[in-house]
Amino acid sequence: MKTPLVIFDLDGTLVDTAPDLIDSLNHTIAAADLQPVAYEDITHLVGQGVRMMIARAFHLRNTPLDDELAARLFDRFMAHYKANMPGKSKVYPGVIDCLDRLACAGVRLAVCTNKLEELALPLMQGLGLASRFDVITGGDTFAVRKPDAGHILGTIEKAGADPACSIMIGDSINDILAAQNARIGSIAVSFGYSDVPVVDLNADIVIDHFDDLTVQVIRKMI
Ligand SMILES: O=C(O)COP(=O)(O)O
Ligand SMILES: [Mg+2]
Repeated sequence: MKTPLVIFDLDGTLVDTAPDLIDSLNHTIAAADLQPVAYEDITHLVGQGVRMMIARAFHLRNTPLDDELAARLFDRFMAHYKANMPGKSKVYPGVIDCLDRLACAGVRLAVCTNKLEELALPLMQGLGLASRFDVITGGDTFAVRKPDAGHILGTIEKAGADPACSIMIGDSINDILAAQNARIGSIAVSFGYSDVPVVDLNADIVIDHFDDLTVQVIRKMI
């Protein structure tokens, strides 16, 4: 059997990025005179990258958004978010111990996020996480992104791993669907930004804390 590969989602799974995403989004949409969104709105907004988050905020405020404005607001978001990283974003409790534990047991680690590479990489570097992963792929690394199987399968291929020995762990329907589409095992975390109750994601298992992600759990799943 090849070495197991555990593939982590980023926003809402490894890192609680919501406060910074909301701050940058509100800075962005203020330029179009939209009312700020609230922290509770994050589950409806995040998941498909920056462009979609801005579009969803306009939808939430029943305001049309043309391509030219969308492009300008994208640049505005990127500049604000990049200038403030890692900001208030925090690694979730138990993540570092979990990564140490898995790495010590020879499990390989990857990140598969819909966040753009140019945001995901500096964020992870800023939090001291980047060097812990063999592979980090973003929403623009391949022609497709989660929930398309190609994003996960591309991540596995880059890591030189085997889908049969790989598991995806994430907080949203994108992650679990992508895992199912790629026919690999899935774990849902209950503390992220899911739009629906986490049990409804139909992951193989649900965890409430990274302390529950043990080597035994991984080995049992593959
Ligand atoms: O930034 C997003 O929209 C989603 O990011 P994630 O895939 O790491 O949850
Ligand atoms: Mg997520």
